Amino acid sequence: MLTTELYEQLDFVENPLYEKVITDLLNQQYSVVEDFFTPEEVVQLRASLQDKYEEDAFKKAAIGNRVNESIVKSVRGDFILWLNEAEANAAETTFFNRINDFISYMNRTCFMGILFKEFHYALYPEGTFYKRHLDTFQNDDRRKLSIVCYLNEEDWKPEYGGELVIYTNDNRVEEEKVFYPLPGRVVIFESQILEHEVKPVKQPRLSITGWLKTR
Ligand SMILES: O=C(O)CCC(=O)C(=O)O
Ligand SMILES: [Fe+2]
Repeated sequence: MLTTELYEQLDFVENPLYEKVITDLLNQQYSVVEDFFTPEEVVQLRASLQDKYEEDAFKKAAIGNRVNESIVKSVRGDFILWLNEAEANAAETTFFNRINDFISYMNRTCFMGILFKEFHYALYPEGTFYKRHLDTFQNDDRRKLSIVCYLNEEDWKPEYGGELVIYTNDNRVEEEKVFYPLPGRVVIFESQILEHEVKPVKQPRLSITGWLKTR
């Protein structure tokens, strides 16, 4: 087959984890991966987030982009800090290496046309949440895939709350898919299609959230 020969010429190596993501995205518009980052990588990224939070670098998250900077506490209560790849520390470099590998795989196999990316740390203090929303409401229709990477401790319990709820639509029947923010878990979904929310948390909730963008 022609495509097989082309892949061989390009030294293409099939990645089972990324293939699962592609299959899931095609079938259900989202994918949940438990081992996108190793436990050691999660520990390093959590430490990096916590260092920067203690340095007070985080800002209250705003709804919308620079055109619309209103802070609406009734919609979301998290604190965020954008990652800068050019100034990445060791943990963040490992993070971006994995993400860049994933992007080039998606572009090669699915012709996704991902050209840009943006990622921020997020910390939800006790009592905060993020109401149901679509990520492309934020004046950014270039967002194609949303990626959420959880950095909590191993022992996150259901009573801590903070579930991600994804609202799917099968033959006009809405369903709620519920995912706890367990360490190493990564949730990837179609930014333009799936509404979702973060339920109120009873413990600080740590993550990196980002978007892969076209054009
Ligand atoms: O942290 C999550 O589970 C989702 C966060 C989210 O929806 C967002 O930042 O847009
Ligand atoms: Fe979102």
